[in-house]
Amino acid sequence: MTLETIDYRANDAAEKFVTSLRETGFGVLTNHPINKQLVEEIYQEWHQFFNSDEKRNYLFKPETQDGFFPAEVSETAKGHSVKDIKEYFHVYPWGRIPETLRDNILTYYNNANNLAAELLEWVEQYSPADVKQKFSIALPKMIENSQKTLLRVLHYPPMSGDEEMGAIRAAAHEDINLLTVLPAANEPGLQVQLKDGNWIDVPSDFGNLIINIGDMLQEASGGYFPSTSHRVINPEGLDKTKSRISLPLFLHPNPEVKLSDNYTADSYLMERLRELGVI
Ligand SMILES: O=C(O)CCC(=O)C(=O)O
Ligand SMILES: [Fe+2]
Repeated sequence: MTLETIDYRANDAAEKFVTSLRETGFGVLTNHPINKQLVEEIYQEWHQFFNSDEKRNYLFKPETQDGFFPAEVSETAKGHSVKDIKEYFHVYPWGRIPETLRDNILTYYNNANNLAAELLEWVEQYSPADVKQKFSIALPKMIENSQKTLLRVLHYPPMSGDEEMGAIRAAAHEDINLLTVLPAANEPGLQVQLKDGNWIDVPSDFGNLIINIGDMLQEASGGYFPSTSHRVINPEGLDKTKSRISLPLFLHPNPEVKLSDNYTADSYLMERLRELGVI
């Protein structure tokens, strides 16, 4: 089984996309409106930023969670004991952003958010009636003007050979948020776990846009849309010497949005962050 790549401009794109999300937790789009040139520039300029000491001036603030997260404090996925081999920067429009990187990254943030609202409309449109009626408000409305939506610029450094035993670039995990929008990275490695337990590569040709379901949409849909495990495996051979940059946009509803009988977006997020030990 492979993940099918869906042409965003095809007549049946919305239906195919939502079927793919329902079956695998992932949908991969080509021919979409996100500008490749912009993504390419962002990869290049942030690669330089991660290779400079300037990043240390932006050390993340624990209270607000914006800024640079060095490899030493990087995440340990839920249920794992070894840290991921990565460093990253959390971009929020209200947060600190290096001045020279600001315009491009905020343009991307806005464009990706606009597309995400449309994709959430697709999800809603092709949800069965009993699922649709679980949504407390329309899905695109949940993320409208949300201050919580987070753009993470990730840098997976070249492999040094001194990595901790068993460490990989990103250990298997599920995303916490509603939906994640991710342009294919500049290097391969992203895999998703299918229902049968097998891991397959997510088609990561440069220019593909990868969308995956997070736990919040799983919760809000009563499990109809699955938040599936994914990971980033380590490179082999010559690729070991290369950095990998990726750019997931984690769509977070406004805090007061009711996800289910049990949770608002805020109470859900707090519970998960507490579990992760980051708050
Ligand atoms: O780097 C990638 O391709 C995926 C990253 C990811 O899954 C995450 O940060 O949640
Ligand atoms: Fe993820």
